[in-house]
Amino acid sequence: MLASTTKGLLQRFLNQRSCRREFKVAVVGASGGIGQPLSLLLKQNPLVGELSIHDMKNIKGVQADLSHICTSVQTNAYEDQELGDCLAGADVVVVPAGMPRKPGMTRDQLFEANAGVALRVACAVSESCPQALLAFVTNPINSIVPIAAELLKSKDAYDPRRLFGITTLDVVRASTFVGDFLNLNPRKVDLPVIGGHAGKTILPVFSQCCPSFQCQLEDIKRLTHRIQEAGTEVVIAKAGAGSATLSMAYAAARFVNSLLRGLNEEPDVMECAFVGYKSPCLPFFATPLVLSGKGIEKNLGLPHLDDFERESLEQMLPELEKSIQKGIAYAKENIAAKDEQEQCQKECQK
Ligand SMILES: NC(=O)C1=CN([C@@H]2O[C@H](COP(=O)(O)OP(=O)(O)OC[C@H]3O[C@@H](n4cnc5c(N)ncnc54)[C@H](O)[C@@H]3O)[C@@H](O)[C@H]2O)C=CC1
Ligand SMILES: O=C([O-])CC(=O)C(=O)O
Repeated sequence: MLASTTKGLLQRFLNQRSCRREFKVAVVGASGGIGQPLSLLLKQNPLVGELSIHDMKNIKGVQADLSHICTSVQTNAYEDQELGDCLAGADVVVVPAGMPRKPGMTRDQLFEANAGVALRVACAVSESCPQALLAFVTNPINSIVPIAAELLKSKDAYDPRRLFGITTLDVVRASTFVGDFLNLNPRKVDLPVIGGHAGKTILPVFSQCCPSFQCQLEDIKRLTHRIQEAGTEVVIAKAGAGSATLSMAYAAARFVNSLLRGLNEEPDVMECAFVGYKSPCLPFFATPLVLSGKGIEKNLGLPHLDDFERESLEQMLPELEKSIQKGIAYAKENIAAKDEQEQCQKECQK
């Protein structure tokens, strides 16, 4: 009996292995504080066949270093002007490119520096791998994702099921802080975080915590505030040397792995992310999602909220909407300016 059960399990394991596909993952901004440890983690992922890395600087050194790690993942490096080659045929593109915060800055103050990254990468994706799942780490997430969506729309390449702003770090922090509070293994804590990725737009939904979280409202308020300000906690601790990198690399590697498991048609793969597919409340919103070969299989929508969470949601909406509209307005203006420039160049060539 035991032998036949073991044989069954072994057969299932072998079947799963033989069905497993290997995917091409591209990392844009791979020389950076997040990009390097993220690439290290992806180099160890059995669902990755090819890891294609790009940056504006130092990418050949990162490639030489990674290539000595004895896993079967093939790594290829691309310099600044080679973004299209890096992305060609990618299944997943993850983007930790862009400037991080310094103490005293808000994420929104990164807008001017990083908005162009969203346009550039989304444009290259529309040309080189329009079927890829595109996931941004770049801040401010609340504006960067709407910018990318507008650019993809302008290229007729927008599928809202395939565009994501990565908010996994908020979920990871929520599990960690609640695990500490309850003296539990944080891996056993499942707590959805919805909304956006800046200050009060980050809303952990304690009423849906698993295991259920019974405590004073004051504790919930304190933990909510800590999760909302955790990025700033790291920025202050790093004292000018950047923002979260290692925990973000961990979170992005987890999110990419979930995207790959979805592409591999594993059932019931779930993550929260900031998306524009069937989003509640606003055109873009972070909610729990079911992932599949299509990217988002299903948006699970707003979880049930208690009074405190409903009030917090209402308070965040104007700020989140403003950030979304800021991204959309920037994209429309810049895409129109570029179209005009291209039209002008064509006229001159006549
Ligand atoms: N979504 C989230 O939860 C989090 C987001 N972030 C954001 O991630 C971004 C990256 O942070 P770090 O890695 O610490 O910064 P970093 O400065 O260490 O690295 C950024 C890298 O991007 C590269 N880069 C810039 N523009 C590029 C372009 N157009 N194409 C290719 N590469 C480009 C730079 O050369 C650099 O190597 C920041 O915007 C930061 O705010 C950081 C932590 C958490
Ligand atoms: O706080 C920052 O600037 C980086 C970030 O988004 C985070 O750590 O959540």
